[in-house]
Amino acid sequence: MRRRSILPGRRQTQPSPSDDFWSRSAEASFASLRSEEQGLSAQEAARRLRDVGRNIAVEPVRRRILAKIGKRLIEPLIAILIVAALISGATGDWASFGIILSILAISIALDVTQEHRAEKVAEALKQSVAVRAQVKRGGRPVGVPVENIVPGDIVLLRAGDLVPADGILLESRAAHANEALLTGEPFPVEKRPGPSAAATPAEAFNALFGGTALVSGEATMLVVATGARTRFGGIAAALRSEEPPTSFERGLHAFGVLILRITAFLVLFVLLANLALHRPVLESFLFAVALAVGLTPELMPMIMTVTLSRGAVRMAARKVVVKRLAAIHDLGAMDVLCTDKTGTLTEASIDLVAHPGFSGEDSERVIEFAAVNSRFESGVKSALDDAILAHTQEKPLDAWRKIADVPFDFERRRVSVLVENSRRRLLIVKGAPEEILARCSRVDMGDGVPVPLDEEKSGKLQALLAAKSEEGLRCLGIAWRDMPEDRAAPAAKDEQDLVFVGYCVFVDPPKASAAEAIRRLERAGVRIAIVSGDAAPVLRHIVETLGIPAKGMLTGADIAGLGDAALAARVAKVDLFARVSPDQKTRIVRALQARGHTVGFIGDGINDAPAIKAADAGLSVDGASDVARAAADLILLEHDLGVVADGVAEGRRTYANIMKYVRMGTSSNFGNMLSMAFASLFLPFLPLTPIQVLLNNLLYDVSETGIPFDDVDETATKRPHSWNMHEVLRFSLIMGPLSSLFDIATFVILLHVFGASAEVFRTGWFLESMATQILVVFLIRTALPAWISRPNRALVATSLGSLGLAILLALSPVGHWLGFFTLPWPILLSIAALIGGYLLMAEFLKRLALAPQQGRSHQRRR
Ligand SMILES: Nc1ncnc2c1ncn2[C@@H]1O[C@H](COP(=O)(O)OP(=O)(O)OP(=O)(O)O)[C@@H](O)[C@H]1O
Ligand SMILES: [Mg+2]
Repeated sequence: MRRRSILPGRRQTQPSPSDDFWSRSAEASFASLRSEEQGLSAQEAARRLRDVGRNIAVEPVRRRILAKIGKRLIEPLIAILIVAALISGATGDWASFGIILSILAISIALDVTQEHRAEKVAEALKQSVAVRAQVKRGGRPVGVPVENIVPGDIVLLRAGDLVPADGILLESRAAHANEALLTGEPFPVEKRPGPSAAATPAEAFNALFGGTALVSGEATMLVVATGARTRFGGIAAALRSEEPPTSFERGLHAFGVLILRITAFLVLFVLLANLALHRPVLESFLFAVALAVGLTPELMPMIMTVTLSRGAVRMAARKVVVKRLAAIHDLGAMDVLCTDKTGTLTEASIDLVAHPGFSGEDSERVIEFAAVNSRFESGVKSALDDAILAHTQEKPLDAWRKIADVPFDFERRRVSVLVENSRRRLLIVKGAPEEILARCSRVDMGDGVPVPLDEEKSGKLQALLAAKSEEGLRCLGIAWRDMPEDRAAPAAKDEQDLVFVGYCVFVDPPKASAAEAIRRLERAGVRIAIVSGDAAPVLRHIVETLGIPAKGMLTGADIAGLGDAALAARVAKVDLFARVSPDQKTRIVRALQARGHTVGFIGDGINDAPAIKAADAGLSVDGASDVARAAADLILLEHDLGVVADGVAEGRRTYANIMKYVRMGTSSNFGNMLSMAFASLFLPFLPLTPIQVLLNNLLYDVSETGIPFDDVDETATKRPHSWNMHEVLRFSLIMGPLSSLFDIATFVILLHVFGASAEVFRTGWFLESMATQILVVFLIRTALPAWISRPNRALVATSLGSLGLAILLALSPVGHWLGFFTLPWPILLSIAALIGGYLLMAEFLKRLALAPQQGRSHQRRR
């Protein structure tokens, strides 16, 4: 269970979160909230929204931009640099101070605007799949975004909806809520109106809390508190996109920390050494700090956001909307995808094809009882109910009156209605056929007179069921029992000693496109597991029809008998899971994760939500229940596995682009800064002035802004990726020294061949350093020969643009301001030769550095 602290600072028009609002009567609540049965008027709702704020606990992106700039300014390195520059200004060098400040301003602006833009794009996409709620405004139900709900609103909720705020129940039709978020209790609790004397929210049967979910029945709720004033951070808590960091994020972070440590050590060493050599104190200090700025991977968070949001835009174009940016990695890294059946593998156009009674012939009694059940059950009507109702006339149903029902839930897998006609009061039960049969002791042969269900009759009914299921037809069992005239409130325990009447048989044609999509996913290294609440034979039939090579089969009953460790051992060899409950779906996901897999789960029902949440990449579809969509990290705009396959490719592309940054950072950039640090020890002067170091860093950063747009080789997206520190280290240990080697060569040539002065040396070094670190991107962006894999135009533009600017700044008259000097031709040509030599070597060595490692690292992430 997650809790969040309550944010302070909202105007006090709402009760404090500790208020026991459920102890008041509905009238008292209406009065104190100045609302009425008709709901608020649209104007009043708008006014309250302005007063109270949005029904969400987090601030919109817009407000965060200043905070971001502030945060950058107080970063220790930047702060030290500014102070150091100020001191150097105070000692007379105000020009340096101005230039340093400008460079910092430009780089912070670049960073913040890029990140901000990226976040805005990502947020807009997320908004497009935001949850909406039915609210009564001016007496009429209207759909509004949940964040516009205000205290005093009346919200209409159905099974599958997320409770958008805290409130009291005005009406309930067998409403049951899942309050696991609040109580940790996984089973639905009943909700009914009426003041309650409960001491804690968990016991308040008449209250609904934001962030929980209605799992069956219907309810009308008067909103008492919204946004940060709700008990549990409300909707924000349920929709919260933060998740524990993925293995990739943690790996990247660990890598960043490693670089930071090296940097700290290096910078300290350089500073002390320079001081020991009696160099000017202030300049040495500035140089050391500028080096640190150049070395630290401070841009990594921004790069992640920008690349991921770029990925999110591309995915949206391919009908996948990303709610949690980091899930893009998870999708690319996913190596097992668990999928439900209806709608994903089938067309979800369910049709009733038969309604056999005991004889096997269609029976009017069966369809009538089934229809009475479907019509009067208070939960959301499932597609099965729709199919039944589509086959019935209204007339016979009019003879029945509903008294009560025991709504459907996925643990029981059945639903009962208590009804009566002019002659008798019946409990009519409909549900998974095995479960219904198991609860029957008698059978109705068609005349309404029950006879004992002996072994022979039971065997005949089982055989009928098996025959239908093996044809891939879904079945529901229908049964009934007489109830005493005075029984008005049936319960699940009444569902026994039933009279079996017959089956409803449905067809749901397999989706032709699913087979191809599954093959595509399997070619991409993603294993498919089918996890369904439906029966085993139906599942087996569908995989046979689609030609999916699925092995093994575990049913809910099997799983119930397995401990977590045993289940983890079994999931490796099984692709089909039938008749599983929502809780078992989650256990399957966890078992796969325990085996080291990165698991995706796609589903659309309330029963899929916990597993979607537990999966690394939780997928749902537009049009699924709110609860499923809220639990998901990614929403498919089209219910199709082909869309998932596209998403996987995009996820891997995004990962590949982020890895380009990592490689860039570890090859020339890091290498150059390193060589520079050591060079400073052997030179009679600093290899670059602090300003030049900062300028170098800024231009390098600009050159990299094209990477998120870059194209990725097909070979790089073939297999699921996973962060592998060894690969990164190997790359760094090959490419870093190579870059240093050429730096040293530059150093020696400039100093000993040309006997360069400080200014000439710095100009030459600056050019070599800029060109090598920028141009190498064209080599390391691909594992193929650089001339075969074409870079994207955006990357060409940013890279060549910043290199051009570097050359211009160094060699034009402006350069004098920055401490550069015009270079004679022989030096220019030698530098060009060095750059060429470096690139040539890098192209050859990258093959060694990038050689794929065997197998995937099977390390768990949590
Ligand atoms: N409206 C209903 N009335 C009675 N029983 C139902 C109803 N809906 C579902 N069931 C029973 O519950 C079982 C599980 O439901 P369902 O098949 O929707 O599960 P699921 O896991 O979502 O399956 P899928 O993988 O096909 O999406 C069904 O096979 C059926 O036996
Ligand atoms: Mg389903």
